[in-house]
Amino acid sequence: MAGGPGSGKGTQCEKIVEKYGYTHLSSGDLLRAEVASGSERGKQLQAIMQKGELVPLDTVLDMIKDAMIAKADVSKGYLIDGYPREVKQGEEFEKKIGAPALLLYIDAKAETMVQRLMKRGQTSGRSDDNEETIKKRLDLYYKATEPVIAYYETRGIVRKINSELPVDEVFAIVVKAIDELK
Ligand SMILES: Nc1nc2c(ncn2[C@@H]2O[C@H](COP(=O)(O)OP(=O)(O)OP(=O)(O)O)[C@@H](O)[C@H]2O)c(=O)[nH]1
Ligand SMILES: Nc1ccn([C@@H]2O[C@H](COP(=O)(O)OP(=O)(O)O)[C@@H](O)[C@H]2O)c(=O)n1
Ligand SMILES: [Mg+2]
Repeated sequence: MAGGPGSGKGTQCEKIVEKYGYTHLSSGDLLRAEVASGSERGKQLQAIMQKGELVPLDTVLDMIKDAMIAKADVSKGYLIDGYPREVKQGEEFEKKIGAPALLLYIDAKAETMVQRLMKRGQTSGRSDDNEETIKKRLDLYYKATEPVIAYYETRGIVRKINSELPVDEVFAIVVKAIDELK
């Protein structure tokens, strides 16, 4: 699943897991868990995330791969949230793990994303939910992540979902896209 910061990826992923039982792996959450552990590596990651930049590709990919392996026996399928963030991340994923079956592209206007993140920032405790970092995350999203969508579009696996609608209406479109796969 791809989409800008605050577009609603986490919200939709939670609903997908509830309905389909897939294993949800959020690259952002995995990174935040490492930060919370207080490790030396976590401290380095925190500094990068605070600036709204991307952490080194291998770090994220190794974390995703380890988390996938840990669930391999029981998983009904994987739902990967917030990855790939740049074309190179997608290419490396395919080399080390495999090709995705579907890319859900959660799409909202920049203005909507900023509003949602500022609101979430009042309670999230996320150090990157502040005006300055949000702006950097958005800039990087348009520069690095949007090309990822074009890359997968050439393979016909992208489903673009308008997330300006209420959560349940967005989810109804998501369900259609997933069920078409089956
Ligand atoms: N109105 C409306 N609000 C939404 C929708 N989806 C998410 N939100 C709100 O927008 C905020 C951001 O949603 P998240 O699901 O955390 O977004 P995300 O894409 O995971 O964001 P990052 O973790 O920053 O990548 C939350 O506070 C949600 O309550 C939606 O479909 N409609
Ligand atoms: N694949 C990824 C995912 C997250 N990240 C980092 O983790 C931060 C939070 O990611 P996230 O997916 O939770 O949130 P958004 O930036 O999408 O709002 C990003 O701003 C990046 O600094 C990364 O570098 N590479
Ligand atoms: Mg999220």
